[in-house]
Amino acid sequence: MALLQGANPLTRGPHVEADFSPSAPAPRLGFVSFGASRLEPGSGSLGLSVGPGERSSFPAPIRAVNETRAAHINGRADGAQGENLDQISPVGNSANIKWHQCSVGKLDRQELLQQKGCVIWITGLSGSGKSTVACALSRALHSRGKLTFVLDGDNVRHGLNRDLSFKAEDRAENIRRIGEVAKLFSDAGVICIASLISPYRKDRAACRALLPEGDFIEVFMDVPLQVCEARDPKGLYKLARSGKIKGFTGIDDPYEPPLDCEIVLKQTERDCASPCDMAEQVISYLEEKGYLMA
Ligand SMILES: Nc1ncnc2c1ncn2[C@@H]1O[C@H](COP(=O)(O)OS(=O)(=O)O)[C@@H](OP(=O)(O)O)[C@H]1O
Ligand SMILES: Nc1ncnc2c1ncn2[C@@H]1O[C@H](COP(=O)(O)OP(=O)(O)O)[C@@H](O)[C@H]1O
Repeated sequence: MALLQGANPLTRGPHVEADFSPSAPAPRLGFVSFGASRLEPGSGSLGLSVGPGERSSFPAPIRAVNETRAAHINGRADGAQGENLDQISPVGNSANIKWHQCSVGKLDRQELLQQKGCVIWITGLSGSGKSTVACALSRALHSRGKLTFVLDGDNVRHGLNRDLSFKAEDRAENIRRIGEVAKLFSDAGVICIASLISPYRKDRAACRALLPEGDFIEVFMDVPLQVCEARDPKGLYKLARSGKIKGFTGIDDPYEPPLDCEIVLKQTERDCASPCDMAEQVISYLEEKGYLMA
């Protein structure tokens, strides 16, 4: 039984010219689609919307703090959303803590690096080409003098997340931690490329909600399960089909495709762009949105 939940509306309809404006309906350019941002001022109780079908898993007070932290890091230390970070307060399970602000901020670092920090979040099935496109993108940006860092799910599970399994709550924690680390890289002014299956919409939405509007760029590797399974570079699908791995994404654990992401990189059995071409498609988006300049 294949578990691919939900439909991806970006893969339907005729091809149109690319339009990067925030109000544009998700247009398509060849095999890449650029969708509109989903953070809309005034929507939701905290002015935060995470898109249709995607709800932040953070309780509201923590989201408020995170929004305010995002405002700080962007040089708007104005206590946005009514929060006063100059006071000692409880955050999560930590009582009596206070945000410490540094005189060197994100804008200073971006000026130094001549780029804007952001998170490119690559999601898709095992074998869909996430790691390959992440590295191709990192290489292409590096050759243009842009500082990137790749957070690959497999690699992070070798260290920071080595205590986590593949059960749903551990995947959620894996994604939450990588989202927080990616946010730190973004605050550092780095173009952070996170490449992990991240199968559940609500976990991806929670990572999106950590960042200022526009800075979370979700890239969906839209590759049919049959193509991923035919590739099976690690032999894991074979093990999953034979029951030797339980809870494998797409086989007996769900994958929820994005409903409204920024970029779709589509591959089929017959049409498969090269990793370099896909990287260039992401770079076009970054250029258009101004992330490759301070
Ligand atoms: N049960 C199960 N389901 C899916 N994948 C599995 C599983 N067990 C091991 N692997 C291997 O672990 C890699 C996925 O790790 P991630 O951290 O990206 O997964 S997740 O985001 O927490 O779902 C994934 O790597 P990629 O193939 O690069 O995606 C697999 O090689
Ligand atoms: N654009 C592509 N065209 C053809 N094969 C690809 C492409 N991207 C990746 N692959 C191949 O697919 C397999 C899985 O790629 P990988 O990047 O490891 O996927 P993931 O990180 O999603 O598991 C590898 O054997 C890789 O060489």
